[in-house]
Amino acid sequence: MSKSASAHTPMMQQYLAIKAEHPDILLFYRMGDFYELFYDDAERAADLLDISLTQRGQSGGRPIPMAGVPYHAVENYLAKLVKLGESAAICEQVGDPATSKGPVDRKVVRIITPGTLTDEALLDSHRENLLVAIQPHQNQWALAGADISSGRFFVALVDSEDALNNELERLRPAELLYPEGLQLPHAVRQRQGLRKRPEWDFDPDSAFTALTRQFGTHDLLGFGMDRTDPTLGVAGCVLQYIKDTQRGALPHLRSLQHERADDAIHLDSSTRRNLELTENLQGNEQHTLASVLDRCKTPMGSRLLKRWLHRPLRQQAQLQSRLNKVNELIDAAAYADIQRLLRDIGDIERILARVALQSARPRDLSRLRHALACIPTLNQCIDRYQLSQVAAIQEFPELVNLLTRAIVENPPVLIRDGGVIAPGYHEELDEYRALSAGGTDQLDALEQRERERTGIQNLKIGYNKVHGFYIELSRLAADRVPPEYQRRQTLKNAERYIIPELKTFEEQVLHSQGRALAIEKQLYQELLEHLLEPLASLQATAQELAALDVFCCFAERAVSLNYCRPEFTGNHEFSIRDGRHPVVEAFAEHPFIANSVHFNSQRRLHVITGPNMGGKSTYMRQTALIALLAHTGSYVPAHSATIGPMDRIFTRIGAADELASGRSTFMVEMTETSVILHHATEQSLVLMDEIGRGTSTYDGMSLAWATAEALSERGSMTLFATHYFELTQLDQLCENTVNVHVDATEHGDTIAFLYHVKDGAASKSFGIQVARLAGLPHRVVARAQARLRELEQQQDTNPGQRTGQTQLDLTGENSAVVTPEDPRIQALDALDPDHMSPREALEFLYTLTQKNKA
Ligand SMILES: Nc1ncnc2c1ncn2[C@@H]1O[C@H](COP(=O)(O)OP(=O)(O)OP(=O)(O)O)[C@@H](O)[C@H]1O
Repeated sequence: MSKSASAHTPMMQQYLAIKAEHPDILLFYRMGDFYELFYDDAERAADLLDISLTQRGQSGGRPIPMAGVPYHAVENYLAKLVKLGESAAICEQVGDPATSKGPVDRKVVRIITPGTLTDEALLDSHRENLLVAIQPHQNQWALAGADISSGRFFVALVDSEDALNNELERLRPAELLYPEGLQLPHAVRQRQGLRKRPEWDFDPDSAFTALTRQFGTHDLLGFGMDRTDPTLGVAGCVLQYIKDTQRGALPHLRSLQHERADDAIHLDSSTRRNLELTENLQGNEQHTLASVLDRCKTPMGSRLLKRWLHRPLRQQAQLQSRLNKVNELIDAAAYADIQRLLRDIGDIERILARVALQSARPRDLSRLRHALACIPTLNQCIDRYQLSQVAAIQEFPELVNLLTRAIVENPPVLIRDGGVIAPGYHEELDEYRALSAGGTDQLDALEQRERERTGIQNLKIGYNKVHGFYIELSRLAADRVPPEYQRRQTLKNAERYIIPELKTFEEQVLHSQGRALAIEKQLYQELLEHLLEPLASLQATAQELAALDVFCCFAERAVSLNYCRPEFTGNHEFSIRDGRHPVVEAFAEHPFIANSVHFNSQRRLHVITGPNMGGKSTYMRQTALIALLAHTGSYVPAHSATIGPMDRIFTRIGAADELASGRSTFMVEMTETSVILHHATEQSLVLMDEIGRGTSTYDGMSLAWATAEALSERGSMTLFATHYFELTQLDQLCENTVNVHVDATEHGDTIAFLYHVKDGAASKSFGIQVARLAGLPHRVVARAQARLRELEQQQDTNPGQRTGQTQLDLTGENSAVVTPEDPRIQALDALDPDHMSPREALEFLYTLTQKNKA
């Protein structure tokens, strides 16, 4: 768009001037019943929204690419754009077309960006919508986040790029701001909603001034920040961005929370993904922990629950306090009644944010009224059950009274056409309404009078926008028309007239309607402003209600799903008796087999063996999920659970290639293992599922061995599932290591899984049986079985010679090498190459011989 402005039509000049203020985002320019986009914006919008790209005449000597959407459907298109991480500026006609010379005055009235949404239609009610800013600080990263749809505003400082990624994975920001000169780390660059901001938006001094002004404080010490706090710049940037997009005061952002990493159990991003807390590995919400747990009755409760799941707390006192509440709600059997009442509360957290931004709609106010009106009944309920852990909720009788008097029972969606303010609330409004409504009686009387006067029975009074009120007569009656009737319009069978009295009447009605609407709008605005006063206590009440919702949900789930209250202890132990996997249990077709786990000083590393599909992963995941649930304040799926201090949960489970980052499965696995070995402490829970699979058997086994040994030395609470049977020797060498196995039995040629975890190593691997279940071609299964027998025999008849090759003695000096002459390699020729690569087949056979030998 490098044309000189003067070469354009006046309208395009106006467009280009407005566009210049919003170069990076799509500009929706209102023209009649459409929002139009031009030039590059048109091309992008056509792509993103799947709308047709057309042209609009010429300007500056060139055709103008154009794409548009009807104004009444714009919200749907905006929703689609924000989902794609795009932003848009909405430019409306603000001038009066009747008095404008040249194009009507237009102005950007709203800027919509993914991270600053408040509009109900654009938000997912069950998810937080976060705007986050990041900036490196020495070796660390400063991070600030805000959800303007609730007023949450927080900062954090994290230690490394990995920790930053973990935080971003937890927060899932809808929009991510960063300084324009910054080269973003690779993983961050892959995220949606990235937006560069000028360096000066991160200036700590300006940030300090802006933040103290926002909070109305002298300094920021109350929020745990001094003038040198490294998170000042990011917090300032977030605040500035919100101001730029909202273009108004932000009274609901009234404090800043410093989220300290050590307050929460550390979950890295792969653990968060693997445990499928709120999203499963396929990227949707089915079969997740949240899907089993979330029975909240309000969207704000649901959002809080998910936040707790993603940030399990370490402080046992805080957890006990949450558990006490859940406990009491269960013991008093109070939760069901409270949940019934909570259902009526709705999402007042987001309504209050819209009140703060003065964009609340009439129905927001009627819903707020309804919610507040429910609180006394809720308190009576809390009282009736004599709950001591659950405090009464603040009541707002004056507000309920005011809103009841002010707003009609079922207000329309918008204030635009009036009908929102209740009768009896404002005298003058009532008078004007009576005048315009009284007009109808007057009109009927006039019609009747004229009929009688003229003797024309089909005379009637009508109204249209162009001519206003008129008297309509059939053409047949034309000869009886009185002389003072002035003709206005001729139709096929009728004539329309006006008379001075009708004109006066019209003015009076229109005037009263106009006045009534103006008064209504003003009263509505005053009401919104009035609500700002108690905003802080209303917000606090919304938070209490959200938390109460979560506690009731925990109580209901505990009772319905037979969960138990976890015990916390200061000792280094972690014991679960008869634990279950909350999600597998909820969705399995057969009964779930409960299993126990005990970590104490003698049992730190558990080497888990047993057949594929036998339940190893389930056992490990359930251990992590029970630990995590306990640290949110929930009951847990077990007969009992005792939990000592825990700092981190690590999982190295399964792996997908990260082709985008150029890392193979094996590389991902090793990177994750390396992170674990660097950070795991004796308070960490570590789950390792079959590491070392992606390389040669010997490499893999050696790596698995060394990793297990290191974790045992570290004393981390480790569950280590492996198919390398050699690792079952570890219990002889490391005193805190034990073997456990998942049980299975043979049934002829096939296998029955028992899912019981028992002490000791598995006796058999059942690899061939599982392969048969998986539908491996019959010929290959038979061949594998034969080959297995041969290998076993060879080993039995000539143990000395073969030891060096087939048995890997990881404890001693004999390391094994597989040569091309190895008989097993030749045996592979007989295998079906379509179904197994030679390497896979080799490993398959090798694993079988090892396990069956044992
Ligand atoms: N304790 C249990 N009770 C009932 N069913 C279970 C239990 N544990 C596992 N299962 C069922 O068995 C299936 C396989 O379990 P899981 O994935 O844990 O096996 P695995 O031993 O890790 O297998 P692989 O080694 O092939 O990864 C689960 O999807 C579940 O349906």
